[in-house]
Amino acid sequence: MLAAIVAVAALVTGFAFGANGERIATLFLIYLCAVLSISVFTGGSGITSFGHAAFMGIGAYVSGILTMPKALQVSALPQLPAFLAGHETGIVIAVLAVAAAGLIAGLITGVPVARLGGSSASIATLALLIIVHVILNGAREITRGSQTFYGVPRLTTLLTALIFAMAFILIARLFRDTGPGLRLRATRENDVAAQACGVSLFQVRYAGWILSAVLGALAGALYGHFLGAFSPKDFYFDLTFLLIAMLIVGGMLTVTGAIVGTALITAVIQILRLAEGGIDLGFVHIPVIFGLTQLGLGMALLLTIWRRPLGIVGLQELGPKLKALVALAPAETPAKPASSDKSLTVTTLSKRFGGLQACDDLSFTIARGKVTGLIGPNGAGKTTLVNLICGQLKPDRGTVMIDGENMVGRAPHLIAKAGLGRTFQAIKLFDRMTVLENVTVAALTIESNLSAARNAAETLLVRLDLGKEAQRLAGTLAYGERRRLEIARALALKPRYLLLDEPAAGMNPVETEALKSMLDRIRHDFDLGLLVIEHDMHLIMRLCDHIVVINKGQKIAEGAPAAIRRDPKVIEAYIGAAPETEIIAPTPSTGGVKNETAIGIA
Ligand SMILES: Nc1ncnc2c1ncn2[C@@H]1O[C@H](COP(=O)(O)OP(=O)(O)OP(=O)(O)O)[C@@H](O)[C@H]1O
Repeated sequence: MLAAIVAVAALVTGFAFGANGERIATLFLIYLCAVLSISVFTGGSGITSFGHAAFMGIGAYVSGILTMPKALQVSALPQLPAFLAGHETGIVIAVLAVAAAGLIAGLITGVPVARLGGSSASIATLALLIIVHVILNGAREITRGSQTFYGVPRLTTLLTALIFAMAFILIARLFRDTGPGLRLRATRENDVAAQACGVSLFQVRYAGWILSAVLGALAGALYGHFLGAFSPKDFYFDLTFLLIAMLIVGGMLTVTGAIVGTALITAVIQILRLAEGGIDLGFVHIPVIFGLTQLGLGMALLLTIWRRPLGIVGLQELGPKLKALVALAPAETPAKPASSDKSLTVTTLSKRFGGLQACDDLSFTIARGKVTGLIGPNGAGKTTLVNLICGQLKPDRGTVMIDGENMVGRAPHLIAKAGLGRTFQAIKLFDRMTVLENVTVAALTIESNLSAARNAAETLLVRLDLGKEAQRLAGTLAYGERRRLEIARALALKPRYLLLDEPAAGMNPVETEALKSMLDRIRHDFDLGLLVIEHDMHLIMRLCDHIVVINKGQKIAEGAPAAIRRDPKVIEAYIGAAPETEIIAPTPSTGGVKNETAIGIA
């Protein structure tokens, strides 16, 4: 549908408004290809790329050199190296060479970009733009340096641009809604949660970057064959600014946004360019205003960021959702070791933050099929411990064995793949993705294709009473539903162990009761070991088979709930005084009898 709208709009403009209309329509389609090439990476990862004009430059020059007529080459590029001189290839070979050049450029430049992430990655893309600009200027024998590179056959017609634009829309949509794109979008929403779902930040960013580099180079070739003559400055800041403005104004999160932004800014530019030269309307004369186009672009950008940070389109994607497509990069199913040891065992795990020993020689076991509770007063080190087990933090010493395999030193996404699911104290969902997509991201880690992952996710949502919410954005869910979705997402990993960090935090008693029933069901239905961190003693005492208590980073007790309730060290840690000091817990079981203290549960 998107492609059809673009095609009709471009063809109508192209044929109804003469040569100028055709030029504008062609330019719009070329810009659209360029914006989509950025959107594949930037829209997916949330990392703004300022470097794609560089890929376009590479594409334009590669195709220009290869397709330049031999006769012109002699005068335009007299110093061309021998291996390039005297060759004139057809456009098909040139396009393949452009794609290869984009691939190589993407492979090389993607390493720092994918490793860095965030604003550091954006700055790296800016460095890329500058480096390529300097190279294009410096390689005079091949590019004519800062002089105009001419003699490039003007092969880009309205029709060729349209064919490319259609292909780009299809690729961008396919990428967005299939495995790699879904996982990349998850990293944009929350990189820590994405890793906990088994997503390798580096791999998905790298894949997205390489694809976008290839598309960028192809868009550049298209642009080069439209211009016929260009110089390095045509692929520098002005073009970067223009493309980024198109992406941001339309909305970088969707393909629809890229299309709307490109169309709008192309139209605005044409109008501003007309006005820039001065307009005489008879009754009023608008004088020449230099830089009006750039000024207009800047204003559009500012207004959008201020009034609509997600762009005009926001999160709305036009057209059908691409379902049941085979994932482009199926995740390999983790080989679960055939071990007789079915437990998650933590041994002498320690972590110090500066002068604070957050975890001190902690050792305990989470057994499969059992619910283990981890309790302790505020600041005891519970979350730090979970982060150490999940690989989010590196321990100073100690081991974390999952069914006999040591996890220490492994990246969080690999530990997730090895069978460890988790939720977070402060809920971390992929808010701008649907409920179904949230769970599918995790299911993709263990299922072989997108279809299977989607089916597994749907089944899980139904089991956790979220079936009806599947197509809602996760950010719009109520609090209790958000907690449930986080658990559903963790279960999609088919974990052998599931760590829940304060699942009842912020819940009212009714919601907590529902949570308890759900956890009972999970423990019954799934063959996993549960570790539940909670401050709600009422819940913990009824839910757990075994409880580990830590205070100031050290384990102070462990055992069955009944024993823990009356453990003097536990009571002291919670109440802050020794039980001998006649503290009476107001519970029916103790009835307020001195020295029969228990921490407050019924
Ligand atoms: N990244 C960090 N850098 C420095 N100190 C930290 C860091 N993370 C945690 N701490 C400190 O380590 C101690 C243990 O914190 P942690 O969050 O693990 O406790 P907790 O038992 O989960 O507390 P709560 O029940 O309040 O969530 C606290 O004193 C905390 O301030």
